[in-house]
Amino acid sequence: MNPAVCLEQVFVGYGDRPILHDLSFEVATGSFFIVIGPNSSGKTTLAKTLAGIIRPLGGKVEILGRPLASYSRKSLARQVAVVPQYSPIEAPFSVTEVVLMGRSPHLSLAGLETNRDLRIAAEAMEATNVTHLAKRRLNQLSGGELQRVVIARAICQQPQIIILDEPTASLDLAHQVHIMDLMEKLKKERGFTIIMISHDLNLAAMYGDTLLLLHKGRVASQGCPSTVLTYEQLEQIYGCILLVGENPLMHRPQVTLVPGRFIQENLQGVSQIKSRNASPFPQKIENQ
Ligand SMILES: Nc1ncnc2c1ncn2[C@@H]1O[C@H](COP(=O)(O)OP(=O)(O)OP(=O)(O)O)[C@@H](O)[C@H]1O
Repeated sequence: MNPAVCLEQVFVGYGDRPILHDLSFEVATGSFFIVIGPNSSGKTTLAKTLAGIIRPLGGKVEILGRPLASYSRKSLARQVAVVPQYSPIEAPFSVTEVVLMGRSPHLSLAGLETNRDLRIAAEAMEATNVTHLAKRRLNQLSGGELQRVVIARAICQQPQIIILDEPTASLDLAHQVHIMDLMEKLKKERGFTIIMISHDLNLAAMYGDTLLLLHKGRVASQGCPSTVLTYEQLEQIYGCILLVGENPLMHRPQVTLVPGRFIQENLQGVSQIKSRNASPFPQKIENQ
């Protein structure tokens, strides 16, 4: 089976300023692939490249075994749906109208929605818990509601690949786990490939099959959560002290921030953290 996404020696920039350097990696079809990395490391630039919004300066990008450049805008939209980091809220459309826009790559030239399109939109709204907002205008929604509507539109598009740029950033805890579970379900039941950008290393650890750690526009590490989320690697790249233990619910890493106050007041505590971190993963961290 072709990988969902394949990059070979890809360079991307704005104007002549390169941002992504020599990226080569594959995203397995049907996997949950999560891109992490500090601010400005190039995560959104990568998402825009995969979505066909930015053209690479060099290298090869393939989507489902075909060069990205060979797709028309409409044919790419049948395969790839994008949930951007920021969505315009001034649009005068209702929630239902916005979700139905997800059907546009599938409509005939006449552009008329069928009962099937309406049913798919209703299911997507149900799945993202926005049915009760159906008649509201976008500018009458909270940040979290808007985010769920944009996710509903992506699901309504029925793509092979969904790219989400920090989809949980404005969601409360219940909606975070709901959206992550929904993506996992779409992966398992419909074979979707999920590519997600996230700053939440613990969500990435719990849901990601593969993580890609970007640093200054280059791949710093790639692999399963326990390969990528080591304290040595994370401290070096993020530039702060971290406690990396084991999630008590599952055999995956759990990253805890260490407040500056703790470091200042308790230098011995820092060396304790270091010795705990240095233990081979996975090892249970005992409460004090
Ligand atoms: N349209 C643009 N024109 C010029 N430079 C840009 C543009 N968009 C982003 N950049 C620059 O590209 C670099 C990478 O930005 P990008 O948004 O891809 O990073 P990111 O990893 O998604 O960051 P964050 O975690 O802060 O959202 C940054 O230095 C940013 O200033």
